[in-house]
Amino acid sequence: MDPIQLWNAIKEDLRKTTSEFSFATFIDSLTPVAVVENENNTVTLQLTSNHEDVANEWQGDTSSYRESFIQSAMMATMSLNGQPTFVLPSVTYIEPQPTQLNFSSEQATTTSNETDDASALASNFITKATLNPEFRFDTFVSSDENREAYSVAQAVADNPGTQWNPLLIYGGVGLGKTHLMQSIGNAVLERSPEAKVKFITTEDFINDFTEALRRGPKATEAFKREYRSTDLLMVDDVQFLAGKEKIQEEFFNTFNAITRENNQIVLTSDKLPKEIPGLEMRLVTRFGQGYSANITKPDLPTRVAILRNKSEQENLNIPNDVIDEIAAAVDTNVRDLEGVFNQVVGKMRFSKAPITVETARAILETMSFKRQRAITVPIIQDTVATYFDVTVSDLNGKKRNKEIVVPRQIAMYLARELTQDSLPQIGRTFGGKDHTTVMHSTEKIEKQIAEDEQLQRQVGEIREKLRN
Ligand SMILES: Nc1ncnc2c1ncn2[C@@H]1O[C@H](COP(=O)(O)OP(=O)(O)OP(=O)(O)O)[C@@H](O)[C@H]1O
Repeated sequence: MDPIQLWNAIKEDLRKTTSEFSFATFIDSLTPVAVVENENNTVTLQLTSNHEDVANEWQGDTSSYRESFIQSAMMATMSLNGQPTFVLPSVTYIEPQPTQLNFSSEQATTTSNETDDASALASNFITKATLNPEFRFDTFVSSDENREAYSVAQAVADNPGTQWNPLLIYGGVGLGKTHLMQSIGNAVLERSPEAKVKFITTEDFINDFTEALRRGPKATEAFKREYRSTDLLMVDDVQFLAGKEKIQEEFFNTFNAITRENNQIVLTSDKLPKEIPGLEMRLVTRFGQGYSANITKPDLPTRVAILRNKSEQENLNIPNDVIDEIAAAVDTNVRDLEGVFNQVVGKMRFSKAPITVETARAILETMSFKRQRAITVPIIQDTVATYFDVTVSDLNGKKRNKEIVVPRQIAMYLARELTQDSLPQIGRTFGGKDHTTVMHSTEKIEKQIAEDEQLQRQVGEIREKLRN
């Protein structure tokens, strides 16, 4: 039985029976891994999700009632007596939140030593997220897009609390910021197992502090001791501090206490602190006082290298053409790349069939990834020439009449916008023109587009044609 087909049918039923919100949040982001036929005439549908939050939700205590929806839909659509199970996706690494113990102040006052008392209190409610052992420097593929961040992270791991403090790693979602940050933690712990290393998300920090305040002064004191006494504090996604004044104040104090002792702080964020609206200036300056390293989207060769590396590490024999197909289609971020890869591996494992480019394509389509056609200067020239009913030789030639000059300038403008080619490279492709001609044409169209609606529409239509 094809898991994709089965899941699509079930989804159609669930779309009618669940609210739009629940469908979008909990159902639509799931992907089928396999259908296992059991001995007792039941089937198990294995599902997974690349979204960490959704995955955590499905692993949590409240998931069973949602699972029963899927079970009913399996019965209704396919007359299948089935059991959905959730396959842990490889992106879910953070340990579930610790069980909240019932703390009472009477209990705490029975401990004599104040520090022990504070530690005992802290352990009752403070998040103990552990490091993912797979997030190490040797499992991280270093490339142009992350080399600076990789090198400075290694320097911090070698000499924490010295020069680069805090280290801030920033960039878009799923690009490896957490991986790199935790690599520092794992490296420090490997060298000094007794070091007090703490990794948390900003949300953990907020929750812990709010809970400490709710529990009263002793818990608040325990919170401060716990956080401020770390040798290495790693906080993920500090952009979520935005707009939370009281939390920012506590964070500021925690930050100062740790750096004053020459202990190390590592932060990640989706953007530079000065670009985070609602982040107080004193934090903006503190966060920027060490080193800020950017990670950007991986290009095609890096994506291929990441998948090859993963395939090797997991001893999988994924053919190169399959890897190339996935890498070419998934250009959003590494998390998505891994999501498709895991799906392919799941398919290979559960269907016990060798994986081919065709299977990979089918999976990519189900997951809404389409191989992007690379836009090159010749493709742009061809599209522009057809649009204006002129020839590519006209564009590359020397004719100065308006009917040719405008399409030529538009083609140069789009070549600048849609390709990585330099001005001289573009000039060469246009029949050996000088780079200043390309620059002049680009600037001219840029200026005119703002005033001329017809030109704006024409450029828009050509851009559309190129992207489809
Ligand atoms: N260069 C890389 N080499 C190997 N694996 C990578 C690389 N970059 C990212 N990954 C993998 O991609 C996944 C997503 O990375 P990570 O969680 O570190 O992203 P992030 O930037 O912290 O995302 P977010 O902003 O959503 O928290 C992880 O499984 C990570 O191991």
